[in-house]
Amino acid sequence: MKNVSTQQAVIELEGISRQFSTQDMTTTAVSDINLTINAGDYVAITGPSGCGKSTLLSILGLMDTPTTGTYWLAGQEVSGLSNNQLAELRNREIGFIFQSFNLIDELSVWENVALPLFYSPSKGVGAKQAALAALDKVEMKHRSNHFPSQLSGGQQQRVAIARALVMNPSILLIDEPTGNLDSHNGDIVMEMLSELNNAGTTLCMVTHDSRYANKAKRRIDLLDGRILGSTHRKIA
Ligand SMILES: Nc1ncnc2c1ncn2[C@@H]1O[C@H](COP(=O)(O)OP(=O)(O)OP(=O)(O)O)[C@@H](O)[C@H]1O
Repeated sequence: MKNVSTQQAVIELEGISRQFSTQDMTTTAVSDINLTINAGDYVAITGPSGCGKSTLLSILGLMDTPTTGTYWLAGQEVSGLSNNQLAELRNREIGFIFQSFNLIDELSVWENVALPLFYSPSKGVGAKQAALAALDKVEMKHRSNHFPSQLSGGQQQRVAIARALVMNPSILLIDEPTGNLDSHNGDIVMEMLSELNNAGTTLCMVTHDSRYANKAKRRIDLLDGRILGSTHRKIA
């Protein structure tokens, strides 16, 4: 574990690089990334196609391993952990939200949200109550017995956000949350994310959309795999 001075850091990256090598070519997807995300932060990682956003998010989500550098998640240095330990850490600390909502059509809204709890140590005890509480946070409790096909795209994404929240993770990693939504529903989902952050949820979002990146408290601009700059949003 890291020392106490970094207690508030949910994510810390030091000198993270990721290269992809084939026999005759090496591509550097991200290079020398240093980044700290503290509890309560709302960070947007943005930049043009191919700048390394997905690679960085995969590393943050423990789905890919950096070639060099050190990553601490919730104070735990992740290199050297077994696949089982990584899965356990991921389930405990991270909630994922993707562009596609990935809801299961055959399950009701609350069952979709409750599903991660059946794979957790609690084995589903208290799952319905927890699912309804998470749905309440995204103003979808009134649709708990509906099925995904009966919801709008924006509502489905809000259910997916509730599913990401239900395990009470340290951070939500969000990949292009409005990619499958029209601008009206996209705006509603972005508003919901801001409200969750105002209520204390830590967010890290990847988006190529500058307008949405500017909704975050801190915007990290990537170019050619490197951090070009970091901007803090001025709070009016
Ligand atoms: N598995 C891989 N093998 C080789 N090169 C890869 C691999 N994955 C990514 N890259 C390269 O790394 C760079 C960064 O890719 P990445 O997908 O992270 O960018 P991105 O910013 O997410 O792009 P987009 O917005 O288009 O999804 C690109 O040049 C890409 O071609």
